[in-house]
Amino acid sequence: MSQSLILVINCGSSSLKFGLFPVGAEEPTLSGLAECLGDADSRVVFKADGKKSTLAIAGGAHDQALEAVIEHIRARGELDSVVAVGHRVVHGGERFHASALITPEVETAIEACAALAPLHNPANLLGIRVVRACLPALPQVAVFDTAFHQTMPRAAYLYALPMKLYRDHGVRRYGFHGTSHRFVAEAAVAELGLDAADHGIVIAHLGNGASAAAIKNGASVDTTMGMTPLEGLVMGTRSGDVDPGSLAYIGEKLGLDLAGIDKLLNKESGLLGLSELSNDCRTLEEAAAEGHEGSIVALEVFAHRLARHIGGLATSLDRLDAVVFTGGIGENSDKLRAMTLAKLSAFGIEVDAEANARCTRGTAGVISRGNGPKAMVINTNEEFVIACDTAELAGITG
Ligand SMILES: Nc1ncnc2c1ncn2[C@@H]1O[C@H](COP(=O)(O)OP(=O)(O)O)[C@@H](O)[C@H]1O
Ligand SMILES: CC(=O)OP(=O)(O)O
Ligand SMILES: [Mg+2]
Repeated sequence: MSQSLILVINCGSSSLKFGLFPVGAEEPTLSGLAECLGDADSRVVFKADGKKSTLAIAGGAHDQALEAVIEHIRARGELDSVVAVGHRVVHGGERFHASALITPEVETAIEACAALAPLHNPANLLGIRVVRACLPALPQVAVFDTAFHQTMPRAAYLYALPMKLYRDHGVRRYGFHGTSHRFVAEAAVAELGLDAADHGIVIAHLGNGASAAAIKNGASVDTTMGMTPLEGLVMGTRSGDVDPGSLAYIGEKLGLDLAGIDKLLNKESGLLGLSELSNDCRTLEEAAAEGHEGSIVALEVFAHRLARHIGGLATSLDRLDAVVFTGGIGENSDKLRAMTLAKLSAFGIEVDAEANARCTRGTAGVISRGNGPKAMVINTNEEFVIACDTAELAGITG
């Protein structure tokens, strides 16, 4: 019998990422990405053994992409080795404090949270349903972005809105990227030799979506994202924090209804909106180096907001041992890390410029010197966490 495999699925709002993990392995033997924009000539890009191949998907939506992924695994002769499927589910509300084996009751609960994450949960549910239709015998597990942040105290998770909104409608801060924050927090404690029961860390997960979290003794005690993944830091196309008082004014000036404002804040803002060029940090760094003013401003605002939030999050800790950068931008952009850390000198953090410049494209490690809090880069691995939780909850030992 060949080695048991766990299929990890991350159905995002407009893309599908997957990985096929031998039980216990940190890296997938097969992975891929599909843009699910619904146009006829979308592609799934597969990566195996360092080689890339692409496959057209008719219709280019999540369900076609996922069926194409399953067919591709079948064609490789590996489908019979897949023993369980793990899904990233973005919103688990207050119901889920940990990952869960998917039962009809759990699925109903995920559906109930869809109103809180309308861009993410419906795609996550579609993934679960397509897998059930194609592979009905396999156990499926949901790994929630929100679960790790359920340890936040009420002072951190409540908005100063009428309490009735929380009681009757679940309006509160939930936080996201918990799977990444959980993995990176454990790795930081191990790599820095911190006491598992006595530490304080701030993690900045900077990808297309971005959030920072304060971790005290292994638990999340505050984070920058809120009821939805829009609050907090500047992101690729999301605004992060905006004065709620400005929204009626913007709506009136631009003739936008609430759906229009939602689109403006989620899709047209952030690095893209500020730079008027791109949501991609690499493109902005190249343009900034050539003097493109919009890109320079976008990076400045990104670093300012990030440093300000890191400082704020530190107030939930007894002590700041480390600031950790992760995600595509956090792991690769020495420029944004340097710009951010330069604003945190009040905390006694001293950047080691050479070590910072070395950390890119897979190289990670400590990027500070001196006796102050450490700054460091850790490569996140959300898919590995999903594979581990899936194996555990499905009772698979390897
Ligand atoms: N070498 C690099 N330098 C600067 N930014 C980078 C580099 N490589 C990737 N990025 C940035 O990382 C971001 C994507 O992060 P990632 O974590 O992959 O996103 P997602 O949230 O989709 O998982 C993009 O803004 C991209 O430009
Ligand atoms: C919750 C969230 O923002 O996720 P992503 O970074 O994948 O968009
Ligand atoms: Mg990511």
